[in-house]
Amino acid sequence: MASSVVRVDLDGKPINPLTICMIGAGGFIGSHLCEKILNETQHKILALDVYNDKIKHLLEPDSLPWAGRIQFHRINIKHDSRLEGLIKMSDLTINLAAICTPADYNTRPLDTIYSNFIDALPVAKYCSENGKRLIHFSTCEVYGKTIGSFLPKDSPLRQDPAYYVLKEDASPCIFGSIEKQRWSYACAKQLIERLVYAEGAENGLEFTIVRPFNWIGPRMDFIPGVDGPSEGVPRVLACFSNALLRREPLKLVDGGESQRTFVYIKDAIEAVLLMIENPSRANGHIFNVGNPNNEVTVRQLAEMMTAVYANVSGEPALEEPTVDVSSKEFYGEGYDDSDKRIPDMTIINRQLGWNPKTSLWDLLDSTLTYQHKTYAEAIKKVMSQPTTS
Ligand SMILES: NC(=O)c1ccc[n+]([C@@H]2O[C@H](COP(=O)([O-])OP(=O)(O)OC[C@H]3O[C@@H](n4cnc5c(N)ncnc54)[C@H](O)[C@@H]3O)[C@@H](O)[C@H]2O)c1
Ligand SMILES: O=c1ccn([C@@H]2O[C@H](COP(=O)(O)OP(=O)(O)O[C@H]3OC[C@@H](O)[C@H](O)[C@H]3O)[C@@H](O)[C@H]2O)c(=O)[nH]1
Repeated sequence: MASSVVRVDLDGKPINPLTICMIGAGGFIGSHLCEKILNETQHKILALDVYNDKIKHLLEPDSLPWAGRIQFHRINIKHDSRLEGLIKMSDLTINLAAICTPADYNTRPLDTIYSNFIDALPVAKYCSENGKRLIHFSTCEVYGKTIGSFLPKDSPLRQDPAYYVLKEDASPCIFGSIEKQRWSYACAKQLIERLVYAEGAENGLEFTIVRPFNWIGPRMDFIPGVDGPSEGVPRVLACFSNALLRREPLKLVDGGESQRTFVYIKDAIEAVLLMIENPSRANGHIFNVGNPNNEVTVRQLAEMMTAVYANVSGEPALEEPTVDVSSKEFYGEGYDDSDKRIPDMTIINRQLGWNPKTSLWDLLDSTLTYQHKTYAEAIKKVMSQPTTS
């Protein structure tokens, strides 16, 4: 529960309670951020989203300790005249709203570009015109591919961090050709970053840009056929969780060779709270937020999740726990991939003193325990129903 002790920032100054307009508050990151703010601070949240299932437990009943500090507004920011008023009422706007599942980037590129660029434009504009601070959520995908991926496979330079570590103020953004529509998302996010940055440079907008590197944990995405469409393709954590719950092999796209670093959502949210409460250290910066120590190939992730889930569920793993699929079969035409994603942590360390804590094994253990508790029974029910054809 929020303590009555006065909170101080990293420079020892008292933090005044803020009103925060959080757009996309009903999503995975938003739900964890709302929980953290309500539990540990006195800030108020105007929570905007088209859905509120993931924050229902925070909204009802009125007797909750934070009653009155969170207000849900069911708003689609594409077309709702209330948006500007809500931004004006707040000290800070945090924009999380986006289409951000890779299965959509090449199959719904227009929706992806509109959601990540066009719909985010008025938010930046209203903040700038009304002198309000903005924390905008971008992505590690703006880096695209590493420079090293263009070197010959046996080049020793591939081992040199200069060719793969991703630095906010130095690394280039390297995307595939236009036919590779996978990059529609990364490109739209890059352009809105540039616009927010330019609003800062030309009109004095106080902004912070966050580049999350594969944040994972409970409430991420949906389990197809249980709390999302049966044909839907969520991000890898939910795809693999779904297969484990159904005792089906985990699908490895193009051999599962791509590498990712995964950070526990609860570690990452600590970084966001530091940005919220330390504007003088966070304004004008772009921050990588990830865990460089948790790097695996997607194949290794599948193996680790299989081992962790066997512990959690008490059921032995399948004899053949994975199966290879081509990206064309899995995502369709126009898919492409980031080869490797290691965040450089210099800037976030220097400005906010933040470091991730949780190992990949530990974060998978708590996340898969949650998945098992939340979905195992529901999956059994769904699987016992006769299929209609
Ligand atoms: N989770 C990650 O690892 C990750 C990585 C990189 C970037 N990001 C970025 O962080 C942000 C949040 O990601 P998330 O993982 O919580 O995704 P999410 O899909 O769980 O949350 C996004 C929320 O935005 C809402 N939303 C979308 N369009 C809207 C609109 N027009 N009006 C109102 N609400 C709308 C959705 O309903 C959803 O609840 C996104 O901008 C995403 O690009 C996330
Ligand atoms: O079932 C699956 C799902 C995914 N994958 C692979 O697993 C890797 C990770 O896939 P994810 O779905 O988590 O998405 P990505 O890491 O590629 O992109 C994500 O990165 C950061 C955010 O901006 C977005 O949330 C999303 O674009 C990819 O290489 C993908 O091809 C599988 O091999 N099998």
